[in-house]
Amino acid sequence: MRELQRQIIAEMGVKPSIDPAAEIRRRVDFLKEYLLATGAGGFVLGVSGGLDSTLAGRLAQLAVEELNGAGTAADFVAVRLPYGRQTDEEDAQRAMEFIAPKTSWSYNVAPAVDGFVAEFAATTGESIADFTKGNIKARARMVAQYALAGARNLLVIGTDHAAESVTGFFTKFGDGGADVLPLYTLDKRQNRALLRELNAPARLYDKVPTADLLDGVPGRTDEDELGLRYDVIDDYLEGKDVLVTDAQAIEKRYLATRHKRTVPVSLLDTWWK
Ligand SMILES: Nc1ncnc2c1ncn2[C@@H]1O[C@H](COP(=O)(O)OP(=O)(O)OC[C@H]2O[C@@H]([n+]3cccc(C(=O)O)c3)[C@H](O)[C@@H]2O)[C@@H](O)[C@H]1O
Ligand SMILES: Nc1ncnc2c1ncn2[C@@H]1O[C@H](COP(=O)(O)OP(=O)(O)OP(=O)(O)O)[C@@H](O)[C@H]1O
Ligand SMILES: [Mg+2]
Repeated sequence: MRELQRQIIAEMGVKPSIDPAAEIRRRVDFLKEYLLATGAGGFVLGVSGGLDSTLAGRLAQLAVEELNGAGTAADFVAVRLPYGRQTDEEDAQRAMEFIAPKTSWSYNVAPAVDGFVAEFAATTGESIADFTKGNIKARARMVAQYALAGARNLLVIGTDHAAESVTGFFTKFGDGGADVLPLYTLDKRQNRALLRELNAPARLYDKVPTADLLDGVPGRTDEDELGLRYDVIDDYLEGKDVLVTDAQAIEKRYLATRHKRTVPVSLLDTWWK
């Protein structure tokens, strides 16, 4: 195995193979234990209709149900955060049905995002690039989740996992801004395996991953943007041999996005040198 590959696998905590039922138990227990340790009143999570938030949402709901069953008050707020009307809204509704959250809300981020975009143009005299606007959508979702968390004493669940973390494929302080990460250490196919174990509809765990941040290309697939297939990223994270060009592409992304996986750089840091 490549030396950097070994280091990355250790940093991300990925196992070459998993027992899905045991991983579900471990993550539900983690959510329960952490909530009890903080004294917070529950969790909030944006549910997109994609597979990561479907899985994280179901784990959170199971944790809250178990806590409630043991006599501890706790809530789970699953929140739809569309930018206007999203093209795969039907999948988002199916995800909500599967998660069966204690509380569900819908919070349209379009007025906030459009306000930022209008002020950007007024400030700079330029119209914003679709890509930059996409990151505003992800950050507006973060702000909405923290507004709900602040109002209800909740913790914000993030869906970061090994295949997104290694590639830095998330918006810094957007979907990367969260309090607790129940999917951490899993690669993409392992996320899928947990959802299957939880008896999710196949349509939800077979769904093609999309950040869905662009006005111009709704539903653009992650793999198209990354130029890498998740199967290859997952193989790499499970310690398998992949094409040298693919390994180099993953490592290039890993090294270029280290700043996203740390607190902001100060003059005491040396990791970037
Ligand atoms: N070396 C460095 N040290 C410290 N900070 C550094 C830096 N380089 C850039 N930065 C900062 O980071 C910023 C760039 O990072 P960021 O704003 O995140 O932007 P960026 O990484 O360029 O874009 C986010 C990527 O994540 C993808 N994404 C986002 C959200 C969800 C999902 C999904 O899978 O669903 C995917 C999205 O499609 C896009 O490819 C720069 O503007 C700069 O402020
Ligand atoms: N339209 C949306 N409504 C609510 N939450 C959203 C929306 N888009 C993104 N999010 C939040 O941002 C997170 C990051 O998006 P990401 O696309 O990585 O995950 P996903 O959509 O759940 O799964 P997948 O990666 O398979 O598409 C989501 O897990 C979800 O919490
Ligand atoms: Mg998605």
